[in-house]
Amino acid sequence: MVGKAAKVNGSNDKGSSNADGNGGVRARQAFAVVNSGGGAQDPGVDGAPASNAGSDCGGMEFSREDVEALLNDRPKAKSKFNYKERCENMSDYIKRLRLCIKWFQEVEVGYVQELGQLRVALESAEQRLDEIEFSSKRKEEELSCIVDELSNNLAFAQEKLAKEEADKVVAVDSLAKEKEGRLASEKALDSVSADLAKAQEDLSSSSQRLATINDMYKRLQEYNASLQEYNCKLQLDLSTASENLKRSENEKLAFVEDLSSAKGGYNSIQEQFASLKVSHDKASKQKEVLSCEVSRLRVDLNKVRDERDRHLTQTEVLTEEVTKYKEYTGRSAAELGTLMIKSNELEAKCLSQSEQIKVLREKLTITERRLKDCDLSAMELRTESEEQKEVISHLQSRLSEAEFKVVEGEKMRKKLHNTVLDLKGNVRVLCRVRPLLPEDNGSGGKILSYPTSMDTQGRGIELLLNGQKHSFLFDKVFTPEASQEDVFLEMSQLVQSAIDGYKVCVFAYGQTGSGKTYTMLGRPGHADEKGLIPRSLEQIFQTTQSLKSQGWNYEMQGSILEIYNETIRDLLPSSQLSIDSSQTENSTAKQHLIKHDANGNTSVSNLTVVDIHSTKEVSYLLNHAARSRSVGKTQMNEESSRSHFVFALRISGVNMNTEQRVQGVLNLIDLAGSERLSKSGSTGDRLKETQAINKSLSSLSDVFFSLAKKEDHVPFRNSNLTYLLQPCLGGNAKTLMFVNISPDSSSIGESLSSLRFAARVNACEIGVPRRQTNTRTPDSRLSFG
Ligand SMILES: Nc1ncnc2c1ncn2[C@@H]1O[C@H](COP(=O)(O)OP(=O)(O)OP(=O)(O)O)[C@@H](O)[C@H]1O
Repeated sequence: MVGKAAKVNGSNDKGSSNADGNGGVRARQAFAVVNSGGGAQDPGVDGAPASNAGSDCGGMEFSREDVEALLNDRPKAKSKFNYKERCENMSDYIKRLRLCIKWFQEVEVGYVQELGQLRVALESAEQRLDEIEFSSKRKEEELSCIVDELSNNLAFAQEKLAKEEADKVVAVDSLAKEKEGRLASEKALDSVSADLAKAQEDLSSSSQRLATINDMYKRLQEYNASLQEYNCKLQLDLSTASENLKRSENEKLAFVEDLSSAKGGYNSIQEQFASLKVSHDKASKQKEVLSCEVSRLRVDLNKVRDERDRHLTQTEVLTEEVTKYKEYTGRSAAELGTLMIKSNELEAKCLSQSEQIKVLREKLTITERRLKDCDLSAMELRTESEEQKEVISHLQSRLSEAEFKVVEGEKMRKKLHNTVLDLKGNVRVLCRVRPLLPEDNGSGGKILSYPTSMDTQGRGIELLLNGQKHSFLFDKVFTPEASQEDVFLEMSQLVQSAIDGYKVCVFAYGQTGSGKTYTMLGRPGHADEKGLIPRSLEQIFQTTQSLKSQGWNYEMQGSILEIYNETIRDLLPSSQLSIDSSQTENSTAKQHLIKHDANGNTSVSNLTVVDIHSTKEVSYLLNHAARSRSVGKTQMNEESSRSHFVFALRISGVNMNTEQRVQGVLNLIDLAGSERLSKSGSTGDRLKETQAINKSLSSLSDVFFSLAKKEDHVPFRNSNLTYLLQPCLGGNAKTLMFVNISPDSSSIGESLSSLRFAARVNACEIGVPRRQTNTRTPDSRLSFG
């Protein structure tokens, strides 16, 4: 192309679009111009087109702007009076204009040529345009067909779209719902996956536990086998021990019989001895009287003899005088007569005195004979008494022997009795079902049954809940027909243990109204329905009384308290004096703290401890405690069963003969009702109360379990109840738990949970190793509870 500008893309082609509005033309509007600078070249006069002779235009190129600038840039003189300068400028300007015109002409030629070419191109383009128009018409038709089709399609599509939009709305709704559902399910999935993770964790821990349990199970099986062996051995021991016990009981009976017969013989001999002594004394007295009489008679005899001798000498003197007189006959007949009379009197006197002497001699011989007899009988009595003394000493030695044997027998009995109890287990659980009462709410349907197979009879109980049977086995099960005496018989052995110096704990566990208080205290005013506490006290007083003959002297001290909401309340009057008054003292103000000393003795600060001498006193104290409890009941809790009632008795015995000492403890506890939180429907204070009860009851079972597992740490301190009874719950103590059950069908849930609790306690074997070693230090029986 002619004069194609080198600055086609430069900033100066702005104006080219104004020339023809065509980008292609704009490129062709470049001009070659002569440089018009200070030293501008001469563009040539003839002004040839730049394309033909670039030298004519000085090789310059012009754009439209350049040309416009050239036309506008008319030379101006510095002074309008300087014509020369103005002429020079004008000629220069004209030169440049000429060059420009020349260049325009050249460009015009180029344009004309180019126009021709463009016309040819235009024609061909028009042809092509026609062709294109034709084809475009065709295409238009085709397109209109297509458009029709498309509009049809569009209508159809719009319909479809409308439908789809409706569907979409529905789908959006369902999507939203689905989203919600998905979110919920995602949440659920999250929780499920969390649960799953937890479950997997649980699973792994449970499988670990399972493994350890399996391991433990194996070990337990082994232990069980060894226990069974040991049990067989123990059973053998038990049977031999029972035989020994029977034998020693028989021996004891024989001893007691021997002793009583020996005592009888001894008494009759004593009586005989006493009567002999009396007759001996009588005979001695008689002998003394006779001796006195003999000596008196002897004195008399001597007197009479002296008199007789005097009379004889007098008679001799007189006879001599008579012979002298006869010889010397110088005396008168009168004198002779008087002398004769005198001599006759004297002779008569002498005769009577001789007779008197005779009589006295006879008397003397009789008295001497009687004295001899007396001496003989005294001798006999003496020998008899010696014999009796020998018999008595023999009997006394036999008596002391028999008494020693009785003491030994008693010791043996105690040992065997406690061995038998040890073999039964230190924690025993007895179940008692009370009769159905008129005030019971349930339908009264039969929910409890008692299996009758050989090995479960009297020990098994079955509870039917939702068609499922739950079976339990205890040391003994008392049916509703069992009397208070039947129940006490089973417990009386433990009372004997307390007298023998053991620590004994008896609990009554169960829900409210299941018969705990009835079992412990009985029905007031009905002698044949007395409970375990009065019956135990009666047995203790009877036994300690009968043991007095063996030298035993017992003293008893009692205290009664209740634990409500973990607080201890004294239920006895604080001074002995106030026992006799009917006033009830409010002891709630006092603080009672439990203390254990280094010797294992337990005391409760500010607690009243009363000396007990009779069952009457006990019933008075129990009545007082019931009154205090009911005072507390109105102040603090509506139901008595919301607190634990603890009757504690210390039994101290000393044997004067053997100097043996024993100190036993008997704790009888009526526990608070074991209702679950859900059943009690508690809120506020009641909730606190129920939680305190549940805490202390679960602490009690925790203590049993950890004792059974022989753990180093037993959680006695977790509740006041277990802390108070700490010394009475260990391996050396004996524990009996009554689980009281109501047969009412409305209490079935509570009954099941009570039975489960009791079954767990029953599974605890506390003190088995001690039985294995079979050793017991005497000290273990001496500490207070
Ligand atoms: N074996 C039984 N024979 C006859 N009556 C019984 C027997 N056991 C309990 N009862 C009666 O059932 C009722 C509830 O008994 P009791 O008061 O002893 O229950 P509890 O468990 O001590 O209740 P709470 O905890 O409320 O004191 C009482 O009327 C009682 O006389």
